[in-house]
Amino acid sequence: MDPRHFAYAFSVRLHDTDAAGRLFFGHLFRHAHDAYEAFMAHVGLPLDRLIREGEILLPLVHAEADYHRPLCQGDRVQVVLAIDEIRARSFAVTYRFETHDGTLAATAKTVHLRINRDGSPAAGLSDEIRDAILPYLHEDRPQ
Ligand SMILES: CC(C)(COP(=O)(O)OP(=O)(O)OC[C@H]1O[C@@H](n2cnc3c(N)ncnc32)[C@H](O)[C@@H]1OP(=O)(O)O)[C@@H](O)C(=O)NCCC(=O)NCCSC(=O)c1cc(O)c2ccccc2c1O
Repeated sequence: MDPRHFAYAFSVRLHDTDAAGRLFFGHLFRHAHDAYEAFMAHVGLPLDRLIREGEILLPLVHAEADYHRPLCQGDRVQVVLAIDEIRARSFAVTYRFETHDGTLAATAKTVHLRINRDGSPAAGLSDEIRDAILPYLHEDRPQ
């Protein structure tokens, strides 16, 4: 595993699937955000603390996904997460959803903007955020 990647594993549950037996498209974002939460905790920025303290709020301003192969109940999935871009006050995260045999099932990307308590965009990301995510900046997108 590339040290600039963070891995998160989950199994597709029955309630993740639609009437056709596939992971419903919207649920991909739930799993992407679960991976993101685990990543943020791993780099010392657990979302529960950020939200409780209220100083660092990072809502999503963009989310996208591509679906290459169906994921079905019981599939073991590894989400490979990397930081795609760090801007003045936002950063982009990419996610690669792989099955146990390495098949690429889906990719996703989210953009997180730092905002102030009043909801306005912050002047910039803090050094704490920048230092925590910089080791995972990967210019070759995992897609
Ligand atoms: C967030 C907003 C208040 C920003 O509004 P505003 O119009 O003032 O923004 P700007 O146009 O000036 O852009 C600022 C900045 O953002 C970049 N940006 C904006 N849109 C996009 C986009 N679609 N794609 C990419 N980038 C975008 C823009 O380029 C600028 O960046 P620069 O680097 O160039 O300066 C307003 O947009 C707003 O309120 N939006 C709604 C947000 C929302 O409701 N999101 C969905 C739910 S939030 C959520 O899921 C969530 C997840 C978390 O993980 C959290 C973690 C911690 C706390 C809270 C979380 C959270 O709420």
